[in-house]
Amino acid sequence: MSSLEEPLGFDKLPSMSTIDGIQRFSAGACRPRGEDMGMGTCWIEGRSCSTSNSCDEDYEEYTGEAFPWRRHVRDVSEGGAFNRRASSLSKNRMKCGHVCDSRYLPDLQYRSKCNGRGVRGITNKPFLKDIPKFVKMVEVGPRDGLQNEKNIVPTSVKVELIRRLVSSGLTVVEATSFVSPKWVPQLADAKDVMKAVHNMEDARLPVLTPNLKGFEAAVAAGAKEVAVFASASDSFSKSNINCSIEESLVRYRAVCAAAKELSVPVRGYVSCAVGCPVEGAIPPSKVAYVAKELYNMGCFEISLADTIGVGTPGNTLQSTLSLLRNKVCGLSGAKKKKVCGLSRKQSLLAFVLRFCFLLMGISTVDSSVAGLGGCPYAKGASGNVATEDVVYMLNGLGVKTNVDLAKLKLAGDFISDHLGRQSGSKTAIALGRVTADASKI
Ligand SMILES: CC(C)(COP(=O)([O-])OP(=O)([O-])OC[C@H]1O[C@@H](n2cnc3c(N)ncnc32)[C@H](O)[C@@H]1OP(=O)([O-])[O-])[C@@H](O)C(=O)NCCC(=O)NCCSC(=O)C[C@@](C)(O)CC(=O)[O-]
Repeated sequence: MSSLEEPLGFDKLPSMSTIDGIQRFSAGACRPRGEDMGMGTCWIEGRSCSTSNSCDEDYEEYTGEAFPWRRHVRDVSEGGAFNRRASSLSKNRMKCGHVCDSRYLPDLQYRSKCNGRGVRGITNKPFLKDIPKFVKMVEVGPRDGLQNEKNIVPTSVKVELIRRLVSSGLTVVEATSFVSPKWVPQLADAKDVMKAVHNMEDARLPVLTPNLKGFEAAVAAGAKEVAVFASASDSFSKSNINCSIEESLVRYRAVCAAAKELSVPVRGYVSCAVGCPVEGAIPPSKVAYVAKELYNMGCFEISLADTIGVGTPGNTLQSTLSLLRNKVCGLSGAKKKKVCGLSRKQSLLAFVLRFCFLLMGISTVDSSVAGLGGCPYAKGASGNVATEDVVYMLNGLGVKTNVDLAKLKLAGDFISDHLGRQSGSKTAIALGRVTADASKI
């Protein structure tokens, strides 16, 4: 049995109560209108929720949200038990007091004045009362979803996909990558894609940048947010970006420094956060090390990527808890790629994982429309959890995403039709067979 196959029971996990100094992270990029927009001092004022499945929250009721460059911990006095516990442990408590733009709400445990329309009251049950009331979805379809496609997708199709995803209510849509076209030919049109979408309102459109060259090209093309992607496995780092983990961190420090100069927020990925196709199981301490480095260099949010889809609730929680134990404050987990396509078992496991994250209060989820995806440099990375499936699950729990499932499904159908294959979303397939209004199921 390989190290990846060894079962890890919950008994082996450290209990939350034994973890000292948990600081609930507040990784969002809320900036104030009219204030200094330099890194570290700015907040964004919000807008009211206006998507078609809009809720009636009064955004003025949201409690604080930290800006990446100033690690304030929001005042969570109105939050659930987890928040209260975290709040008592946190060092830099500060009330935000600003109205936050929902596009910048990554991990929001907020006091909502939802009228409960469409919410089944499920989250009031004792077991579930601490799960977030709102989850920020990070859509990676146009980038991660398409990067592995062999046939070049026309720029106009990519742009239309992004437009449809944004109009479904998704407020963070990873648009493309400014990487070497020799390494990822599918995204060689990054500049053209960005030029077409960079002024799209209502959404943040981050792009991947592996080095300063990519960062400069991204900014020149109009990108307002970027992401750097390190790995917890040296082998994967070498095959993906042709350098060791340490070398990649040097590059990313340079990217973060340049981004700071221009007030461009940087998101950080940790690939192989559970396992690597070459190295097998990755020690959680290594994941925490890389995450902390990314956080310390200025990444406002850390996404733990289970690149090849070997996460179980046990090993994934162990990695996550290791971050908390190591006081990595920015943590946005929950990306789960499936190892072997779309089998029901894998789908179920992905949901269990997401559910565990929710229970920990983690409320940013990466996913890919129609389940598109795969990394050209990770053998076995054969797809992502479909955004439609995650939204459907969250709807069922009464957790808001502000995403219109029907419009999202149409976006998934659009790209699946173009690629000439069935959607990888079980929900989309099932909803395609019912005649009822999908958003009301
Ligand atoms: C990092 C490099 C560039 C190093 O690639 P390299 O070959 O080591 O780079 P180099 O510095 O030796 O330069 C070689 C050539 O690339 C050019 N170059 C150098 N940088 C750039 C750039 N930014 N944009 C465009 N061109 C670039 C550079 O100018 C030069 O051009 P030449 O002189 O030969 O004509 C390469 O390995 C690369 O592009 N890798 C990207 C691989 C990739 O995109 N993988 C998929 C995304 S990661 C992922 O999916 C995982 C994630 C994020 O989803 C999380 C998860 O699920 O795990």
